[in-house]
Amino acid sequence: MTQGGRRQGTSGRQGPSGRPAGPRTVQNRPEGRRVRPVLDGARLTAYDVLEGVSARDAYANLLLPQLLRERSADLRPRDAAFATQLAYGTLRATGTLDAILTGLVSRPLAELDPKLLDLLRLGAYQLIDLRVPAHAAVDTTVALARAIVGTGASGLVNAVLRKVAAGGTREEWVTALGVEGDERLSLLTDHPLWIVAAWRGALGAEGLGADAELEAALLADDEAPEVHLVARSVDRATLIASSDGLPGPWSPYAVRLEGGDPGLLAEVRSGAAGVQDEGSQLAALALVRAPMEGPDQTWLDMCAGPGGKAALLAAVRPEGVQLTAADRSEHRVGLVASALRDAEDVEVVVTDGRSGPWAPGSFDRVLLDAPCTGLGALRRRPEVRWRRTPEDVAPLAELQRELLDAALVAVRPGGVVAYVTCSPHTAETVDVVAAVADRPDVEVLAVPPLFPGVPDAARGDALQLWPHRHGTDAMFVALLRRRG
Ligand SMILES: C[S@@+](CC[C@H](N)C(=O)[O-])C[C@H]1O[C@@H](n2cnc3c(N)ncnc32)[C@H](O)[C@@H]1O
Repeated sequence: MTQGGRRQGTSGRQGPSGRPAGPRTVQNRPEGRRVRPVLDGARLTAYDVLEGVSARDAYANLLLPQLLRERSADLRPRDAAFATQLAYGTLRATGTLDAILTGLVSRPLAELDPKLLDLLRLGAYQLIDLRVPAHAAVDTTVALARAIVGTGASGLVNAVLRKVAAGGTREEWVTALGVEGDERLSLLTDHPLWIVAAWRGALGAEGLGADAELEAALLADDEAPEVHLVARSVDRATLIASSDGLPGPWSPYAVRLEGGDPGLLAEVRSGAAGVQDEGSQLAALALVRAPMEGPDQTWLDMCAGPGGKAALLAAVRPEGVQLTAADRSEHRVGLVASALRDAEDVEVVVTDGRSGPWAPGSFDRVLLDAPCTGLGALRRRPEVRWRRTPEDVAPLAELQRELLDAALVAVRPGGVVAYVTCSPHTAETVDVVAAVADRPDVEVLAVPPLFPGVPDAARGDALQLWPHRHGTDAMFVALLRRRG
């Protein structure tokens, strides 16, 4: 870890927020003397990400790389790494930081200037989680506050952060807040209480050792995910050699990287390989491996954008299979078309999957990778856990049920539907499948036997992957056969 450095110099270029890129000088004139403290570039960049997320609903995983690219002349690699750690860590810890700050600020946090709140979070994160020495964390945040909010704010920032520093580590702070049970787990692991409850339900975490597993699951969710590649039209051994990666343990197409930029690999640039979580690879392979009798020539990917699973299906399908890839979003269909640019016998369609242009019973296999809360991929987007609310679940679950009904119409009698989500939430997974499981024309197939080498992945007949068990996103996969 680096703590960023004070560096001289500004580049006059503007970032997306209109802010000059890189470290910035500010004017401060005690006793008429002109003093020009230099703002810390890493911390300023982290602040700009926080501000983008809170003021403009930006996605940190898109905004941060953009800022780092723009400021690359001013930020050394270790500053960029520190900016990343600060931005992601602060966003992830928002709930805990706010619980601590609430007791230290006289007004409700919602009434503070949002810029000031972001700065307090940034400073508090450094003190509580990174254990940056108080003088460094407080002084740099005060300098940022003076430049961004104004001199009046710097006194408040100084006073509040000194109290944060005096409170000790996160563990000490959480103990001082006097919370117990899931609330304590929520503050220790950076998950909203409702997600802790959802995880407990999805893990079936009630028995002996259950709390330990729940905590492990939540903590794994706070780690940066490894990069996984998928070898689509290149031999996996060749990809392993050229990427210096390791074979993924579960998918025969997966390569796991310990570091490096996958975008620099020739195989990724050409589309012969791609970046794809190994769990997503298994979800597509479940459809391919599902036992089926009769013709096997027409496949549908009903919610295909941006095309990761469609590209794998296209690469591994038996010769002669026609793949239709649909999505409601025109923009995302464009991405699917690009992902399938070299594939033959594919059709790409903009349509709502609930009212697609295909006749009933048109397809032998249907992949329904349903729109969902994305709670199983929280490692990738640090702010999403605080942006999502429990109220998001019910409307998505309703859409998922409607899409599953439509998928069971689109598939022919004897054909198979794979129902997939990147959320383990029971309402989006088990409950959606249960709503059709008793229909006389539906048979639920067991997925785990299709992946005999993948341990601890059975959730009833479905497959449930977890970051802490499998090193993948928390993907859920169920298979349904339409009876003849
Ligand atoms: C989880 S993503 C699919 C990811 C994709 N299968 C992949 O592997 O790259 C869900 C997709 O469903 C699409 N979608 C949402 N509602 C839809 C609907 N009613 N009909 C078709 N597509 C829909 C979204 O635009 C989004 O692209």
